[in-house]
Amino acid sequence: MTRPIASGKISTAPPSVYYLLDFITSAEEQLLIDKVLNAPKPKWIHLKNRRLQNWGGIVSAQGMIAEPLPVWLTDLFPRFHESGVFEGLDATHRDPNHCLVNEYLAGQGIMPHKDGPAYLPTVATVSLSSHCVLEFYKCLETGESGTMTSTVSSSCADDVRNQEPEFSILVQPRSLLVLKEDVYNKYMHGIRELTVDDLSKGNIQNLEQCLPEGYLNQNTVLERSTRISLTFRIVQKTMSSKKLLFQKR
Ligand SMILES: O=C(O)CCC(=O)C(=O)O
Ligand SMILES: [Fe+2]
Repeated sequence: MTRPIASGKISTAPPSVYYLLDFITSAEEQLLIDKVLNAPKPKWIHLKNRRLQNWGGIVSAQGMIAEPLPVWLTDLFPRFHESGVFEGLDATHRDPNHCLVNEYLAGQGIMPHKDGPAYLPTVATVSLSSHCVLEFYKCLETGESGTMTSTVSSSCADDVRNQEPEFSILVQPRSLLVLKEDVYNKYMHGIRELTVDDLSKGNIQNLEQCLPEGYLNQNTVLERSTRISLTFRIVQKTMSSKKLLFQKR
């Protein structure tokens, strides 16, 4: 069944946020978790409040030395095509060329940040194992303000850290969250370091989309467990390793 991302629009959130429930099956989820957890040990980068894996290459200001994504990740591409996730961005890029895997233990999160100009302004995140609440803050920065993932622009992050988010999205396991255009460019997003989420807080906009059976409501408090997220993006500037060798000479 084709589900265009437009069917995942959230009526009370900015128009460039899309949320699709059950984008993958439980069996697919388990396979992806196994692949992430069985990746070679050196693939993990340990940060203070999460660990991550880069697939497709390491993104830097000079560009990314592109490596092909593994099949267990590209297997999701037909589904991205069906839903039109990366459509209309740039004729030369039809598919994502980078996937960042983040693993958060309960109580871990990510500081408010923008993903920045290294990527085309569409980010698609598949979530595994646990839910989280992604919070959005309008950022007053002007100009070319984006920062790259995990190198948070501290002035802006400091500004927003103590503010209430403008809106939040409950992100459930097996869902797809897509951020485009204005939400990509003008808002920061982050995940608070909490072990439980009280759904009455934080101005969550997609509870109706999450809860077709209505078993969760605003009084619900959800306990977090370990969450793995797969964040797919298109890095604009790429280089082959041959070109890099040539530059170094
Ligand atoms: O884990 C997530 O859903 C968000 C990750 C994120 O914002 C990032 O890696 O840039
Ligand atoms: Fe991000």
